[in-house]
Amino acid sequence: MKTRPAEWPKAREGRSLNDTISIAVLPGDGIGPEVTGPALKVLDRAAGIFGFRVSAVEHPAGAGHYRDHGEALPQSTVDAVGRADATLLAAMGLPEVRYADNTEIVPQIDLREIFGLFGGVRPIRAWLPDAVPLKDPRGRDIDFVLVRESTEGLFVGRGKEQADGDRAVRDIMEVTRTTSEKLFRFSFDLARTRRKQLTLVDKANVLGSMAFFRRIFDEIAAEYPDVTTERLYVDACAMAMVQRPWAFDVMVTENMFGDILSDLGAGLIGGLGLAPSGDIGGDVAIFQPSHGTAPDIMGQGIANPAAMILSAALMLDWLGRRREDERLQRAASAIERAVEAALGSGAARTRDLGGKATTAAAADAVLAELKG
Ligand SMILES: NC(=O)c1ccc[n+]([C@@H]2O[C@H](COP(=O)([O-])OP(=O)(O)OC[C@H]3O[C@@H](n4cnc5c(N)ncnc54)[C@H](O)[C@@H]3O)[C@@H](O)[C@H]2O)c1
Ligand SMILES: CC(C)[C@H](C(=O)O)[C@@H](O)C(=O)O
Repeated sequence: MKTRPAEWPKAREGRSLNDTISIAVLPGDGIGPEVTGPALKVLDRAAGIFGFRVSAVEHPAGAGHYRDHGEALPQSTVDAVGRADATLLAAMGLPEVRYADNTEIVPQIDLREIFGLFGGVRPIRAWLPDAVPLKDPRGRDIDFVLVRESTEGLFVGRGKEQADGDRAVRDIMEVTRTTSEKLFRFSFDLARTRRKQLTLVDKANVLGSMAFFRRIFDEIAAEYPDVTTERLYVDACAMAMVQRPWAFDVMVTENMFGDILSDLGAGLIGGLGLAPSGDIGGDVAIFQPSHGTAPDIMGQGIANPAAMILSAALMLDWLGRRREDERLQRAASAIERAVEAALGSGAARTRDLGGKATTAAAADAVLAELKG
């Protein structure tokens, strides 16, 4: 049985092979830049060990850039993301920087929409078993991947709200056949590389868009008779995630449900500091921790860099599969093992995990464990 946090279905088309991977780096706001440095150091070291090179170029975007320059996502950054082999993004947004309608600056959502990054892959795995808050010992075996549709659903109405004067505001929910078919095939393919179980999470008992979502899921399920399927309503799923999280393999859901449930998942394994993610489209993918800019701890040097480092590992794994380059996949596995070992020894336990390690010390501990 595969125990890796995520296995990507093989790309149908890959970019050209060479020894250098070009990545666009978007450090963003708050603790974003604080966890970016460690992740780049680990990437660089892994590249040295496994015989490839990383060319990383930083680009601006985020709430700070909006506050200082009047734009959240410069076109030059969008172009760089489009050109790069992959993008590593830390976190964006600052609660005090807002648009006139009081919403926040969220260029990460713009990027998902611009590049059609429909597959939000959020692996939830007990990297540090002691950090699992459940008393049931099976919590130590938690290892599932939540696939969050990331371009439509309840987020589609962003900026298109219908206001009825000052009495009400209506948001829109949209589920399209094209995106849902891609999303489900992606999720079934992912399940096939793991334990062959896929859970659909929806609200098909109440919302027409969700009933449509389920109908498309059922159609695609017929193409994958070897994958066991389960259908859960989102409320029941929230309970099941606490009662039997070890039983999940891959789950797939709508954008907003995935946003919420992936944080629940992170809570199950010790917090957002241990939760990496990848937003996958056709040819473009952006990897970023599931956490935000953590304004409550920014500037103190105590942020947990593990989620960002593990996101870099997911990026290498994705690139390795696309390019059919085992060096990148081996580097990804080595980074994951190093994070696990550094957490296990206590040397990478930052404050969120009950330890005392600083961001720099945690990163050094991971580097010390990184081996070929
Ligand atoms: N993907 C993203 O860029 C992203 C995700 C979530 C939130 N945000 C933005 O971040 C800002 C803060 O949002 P929030 O407070 O709801 O969520 P958050 O994830 O920033 O923080 C939630 C809690 O988790 C802790 N935490 C998060 N990451 C951590 C890490 N690496 N190490 C240690 N502790 C960590 C924080 O200290 C905080 O207590 C907002 O502007 C929000 O819009 C951005
Ligand atoms: C900050 C916000 C825009 C973002 C999202 O909703 O995607 C975050 O919650 C996440 O989970 O990545």
